[in-house]
Amino acid sequence: MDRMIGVIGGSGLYEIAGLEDPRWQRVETPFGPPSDEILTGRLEGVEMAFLPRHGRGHVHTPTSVPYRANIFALKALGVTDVVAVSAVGSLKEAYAPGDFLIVDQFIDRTFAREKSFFGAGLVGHVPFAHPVCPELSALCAGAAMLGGARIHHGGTYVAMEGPQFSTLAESRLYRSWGADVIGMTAMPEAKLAREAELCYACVAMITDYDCWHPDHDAVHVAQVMATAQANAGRARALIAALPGLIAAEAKGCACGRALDGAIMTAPSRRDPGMVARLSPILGRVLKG
Ligand SMILES: CSC[C@H]1O[C@H](OP(=O)(O)O)[C@H](O)[C@@H]1O
Ligand SMILES: Nc1ncnc2[nH]cnc12
Repeated sequence: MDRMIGVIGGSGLYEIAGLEDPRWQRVETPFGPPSDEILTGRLEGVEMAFLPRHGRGHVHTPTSVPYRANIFALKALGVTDVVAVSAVGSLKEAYAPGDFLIVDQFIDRTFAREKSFFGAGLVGHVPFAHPVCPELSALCAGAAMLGGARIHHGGTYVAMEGPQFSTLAESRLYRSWGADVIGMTAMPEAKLAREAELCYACVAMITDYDCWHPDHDAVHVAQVMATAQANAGRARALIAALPGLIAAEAKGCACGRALDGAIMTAPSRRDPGMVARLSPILGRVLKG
């Protein structure tokens, strides 16, 4: 199966260069437009799609990002593998600003977002114990190393609603839970990617020590953006290294079968409108 890499760029990463046949494409979805047009093209013979999560010029808050439209649009374009790049605060001394962390778990503290493609009329439950694709995450770690980043393998990302940063009490609470990094956007993105049977990996670019660290000032946007911009070159190098690594890999993960047995609603009771709307992403299991 041919793979297509979709990169979701976070704060500080609003475009990528070097694609062959680059084209910003407008994509419509049943959930409205994605955060922005999507840049498509090829890199070393591998089809690529790039979507700036907050839109070019950073117009979406973490709450207003149209997560369902974004994942729907990437799937509709043929994306098989989503690499999400996110700026995060560190909750551990050892994870310093400038480091990259390949996330493997999440704690979802968001509360004001649509988190599922399912709903009344079409109910489904996908497995999410292991929320990222282990193979794509390993490829990202390899690509990050080639890109010259200092990386950490595996860690828990707390997703907060924002847009305000955490209080000191919250930051301490998340540390007491053993969480590693904090951000505002990986949820519900990773949940929706799983429902759409996409491989998903989260590359967290550490930009600050949030507000718990006694020797560092509390996080501020200027600090996040300065570190994100200083790291953008490494993020771009990671993206550039992905096609070469992915082309050599056969897929062995279960992400593409996440919907097997997941749909609860009897065929006769399914809302035909929802079935029609969702068939571009759920079609594999809705047929027949
Ligand atoms: C610019 S500071 C807070 C902002 O940065 C992160 O965005 P992203 O995950 O898209 O890189 C964080 O989640 C907040 O949205
Ligand atoms: N400290 C922090 N908290 C939440 N989101 C962030 N993104 C970057 N740094 C962050």
